[in-house]
Amino acid sequence: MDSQDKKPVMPKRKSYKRNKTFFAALFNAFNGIWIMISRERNFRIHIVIALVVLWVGIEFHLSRSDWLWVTVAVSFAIIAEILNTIIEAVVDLTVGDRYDDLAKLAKDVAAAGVVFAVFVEFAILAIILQPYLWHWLGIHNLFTY
Ligand SMILES: Nc1ncnc2c1ncn2[C@@H]1O[C@H](COP(=O)(O)OP(=O)(O)OP(=O)(O)O)[C@@H](O)[C@H]1O
Repeated sequence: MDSQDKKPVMPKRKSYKRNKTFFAALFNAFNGIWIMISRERNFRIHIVIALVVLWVGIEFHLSRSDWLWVTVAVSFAIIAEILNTIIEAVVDLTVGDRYDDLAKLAKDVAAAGVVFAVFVEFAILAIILQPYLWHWLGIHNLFTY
């Protein structure tokens, strides 16, 4: 047996280069968005909700300040989903397949954050959109603009 045979067989590891330019960092950030779209079903649901809200907002001719609230509401849920994915990845990186109470806590609390964010999103959307909805339906609304 020569010395070559004694070397442990290591799996070939991928390497990465640090971002050297602003555009390299931006490219990787867009790659992050693509990862969310291609891998995370729940993220795609948030994007569909955002597109529906965009369409409804255009149809209802929302005022500028209402667009602001709608944008905050939708972004809030999307950012919560991104943070949830980051936490899941970090937990999996740390514990792998092993059961761990803290891993469960981190993942469940991160998921609770998303549920809370979606609740806030829908509450804001309901508050902002309801007068437009009554107007669109031709119903005299109980609330004012
Ligand atoms: N290492 C672990 N130890 C203990 N419990 C875990 C562990 N990993 C996951 N869990 C539990 O299993 C659930 C599902 O975990 P999983 O990693 O599949 O999340 P997920 O379903 O991908 O989340 P999401 O639907 O937000 O993408 C978690 O919410 C958590 O309660």
